Amino acid sequence: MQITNDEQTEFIRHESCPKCGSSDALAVYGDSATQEVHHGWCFSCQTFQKGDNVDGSYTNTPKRNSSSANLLDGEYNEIKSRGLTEETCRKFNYTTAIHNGEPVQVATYLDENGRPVAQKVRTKSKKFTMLGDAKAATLYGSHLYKTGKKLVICEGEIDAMTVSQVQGHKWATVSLTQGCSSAVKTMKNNWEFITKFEEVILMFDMDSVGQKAAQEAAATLPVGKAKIAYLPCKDANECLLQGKSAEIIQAIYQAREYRPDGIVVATDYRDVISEDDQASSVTYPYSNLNEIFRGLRLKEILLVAAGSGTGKTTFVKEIAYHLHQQGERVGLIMLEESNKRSLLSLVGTHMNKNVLVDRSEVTDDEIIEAFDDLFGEGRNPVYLYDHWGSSDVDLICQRITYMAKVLGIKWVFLDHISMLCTQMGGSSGFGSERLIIDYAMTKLRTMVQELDIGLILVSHVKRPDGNSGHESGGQPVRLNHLRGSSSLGQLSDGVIALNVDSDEPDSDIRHLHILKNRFCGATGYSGTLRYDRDTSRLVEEELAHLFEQEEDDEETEEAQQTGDSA
Ligand SMILES: Nc1ncnc2c1ncn2[C@@H]1O[C@H](COP(=O)(O)OP(=O)(O)OP(=O)(O)O)[C@@H](O)[C@H]1O
Repeated sequence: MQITNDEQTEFIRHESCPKCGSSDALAVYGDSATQEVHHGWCFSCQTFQKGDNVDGSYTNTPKRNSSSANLLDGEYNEIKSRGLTEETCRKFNYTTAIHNGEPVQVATYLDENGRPVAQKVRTKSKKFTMLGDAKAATLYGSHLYKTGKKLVICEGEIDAMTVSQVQGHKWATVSLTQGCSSAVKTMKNNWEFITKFEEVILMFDMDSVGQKAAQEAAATLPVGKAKIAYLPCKDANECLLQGKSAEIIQAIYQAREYRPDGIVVATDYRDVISEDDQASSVTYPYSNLNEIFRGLRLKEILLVAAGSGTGKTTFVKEIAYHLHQQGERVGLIMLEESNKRSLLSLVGTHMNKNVLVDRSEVTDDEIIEAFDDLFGEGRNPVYLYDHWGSSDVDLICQRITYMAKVLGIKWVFLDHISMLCTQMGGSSGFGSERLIIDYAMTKLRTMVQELDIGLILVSHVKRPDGNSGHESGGQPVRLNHLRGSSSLGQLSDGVIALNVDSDEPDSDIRHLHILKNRFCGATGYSGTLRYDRDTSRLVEEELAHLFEQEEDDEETEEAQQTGDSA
């Protein structure tokens, strides 16, 4: 227990301050019997001054507040540096005193019976000491109120006094006893008092620690009673000092009802309800898909499935190229081919030449030129993941997060999920491919939402029973053919299958079938594509006809010109 009433050092008079010029803010401390001055403390400019600095006439009588011999005696003063009036300090029992030879501010805490039991002592350098019986202390300022409509709870005493002062001491305002680190405990200890109020507004500091504590404290209260206030500055006192008293009051009235994580009320959506976030300006390279899906959307997973070697990679690279041409940020995670091959095929797409297969018609310089035209300086960059043959779900998820958060990528292509999960294999601890895929899909699903990206995912299909597989067009791909787990279909927003033409299994024709369409439900046949072996492009059959027509027209024109000139 600390006995702090030092007979030798007590308040003896007020004087004018030689530092700031205040007429009477300098409290002089020393030996009252001999009038020997030890030191002074200016409550205006908040400076400590040595004994030989202070001199003058007695101007004021010290105002003592403590009834307990174990607690500090202090005096009520305006605290200019905090914008707090003497009236506010007096109301809240907030005094200034000398403790261990140092000027301090003292918040006196009362017990349930209104007796002063503890004091929080604050030095100029913001060191805090608790004197007396802290366990018996009730919320700071709670002795002033019994019940009411609103109760504002702040993190600290100065904020509580601030909030009370700016609203003319209208609404009950108190503070936690030991700051936000023990907010939940303090709430529980003062439960009876707190719950007597109709609504409880938690106005904690706006930093992450304060906001987390506000959520936790709110969760201790009966449903519907807690509200959380949001301030434009770090805390209420900073608002006051920045001339934002009105904003503090506004924050009381606009405090939001606390709801546990994930529970929202319809009215929260009023401001965004009219936004049409279904329509996307980012398109597929294929008109039928645009019509049915109305473009590609962020926060969605699009799954592409087809039989082995039937053009899944070619199809998604067409989409990637098309997005890149629209100025969209694209990231490629192509686990089955090297990055050089992925890039060369994009360059080929750009050149309309099958450079992966036939280099006879293009020079190295032309390839470099096309490369620079696509990815050179000032062009929209494309990022790829150099997997070095090793990858697992967690690693890929980390890379996707980096792509989205740091590189600003909006569209991630992952080819293919089966490879990713096979690579995890026995070392994963999951025991089966299905469980690995379930884990991967759940993670990816959460990620696209949180990172606000679109994920274009490739999946293999399982061999159907019987002889004729998907590769020969014997069976169109169905949702239950997705290889590994039903979560592939369940957790995707859209599923597109590329089916081989059953009448002409060896042709380059592929029919698109939408197997799942969370956007509007429309499924089924959605267009025909044809692979052009010369250009390596996968084009819509109608457009393919047009290209053929154009080529025919050009040839006719050329022939005519040759004829004319001859
Ligand atoms: N519609 C098509 N008709 C004929 N060949 C195609 C067609 N689409 C792509 N190809 C060619 O077939 C080969 C395999 O294509 P791709 O890699 O895109 O298939 P995939 O389904 O991704 O293969 P995998 O099952 O091995 O992952 C490539 O050489 C590609 O150029």
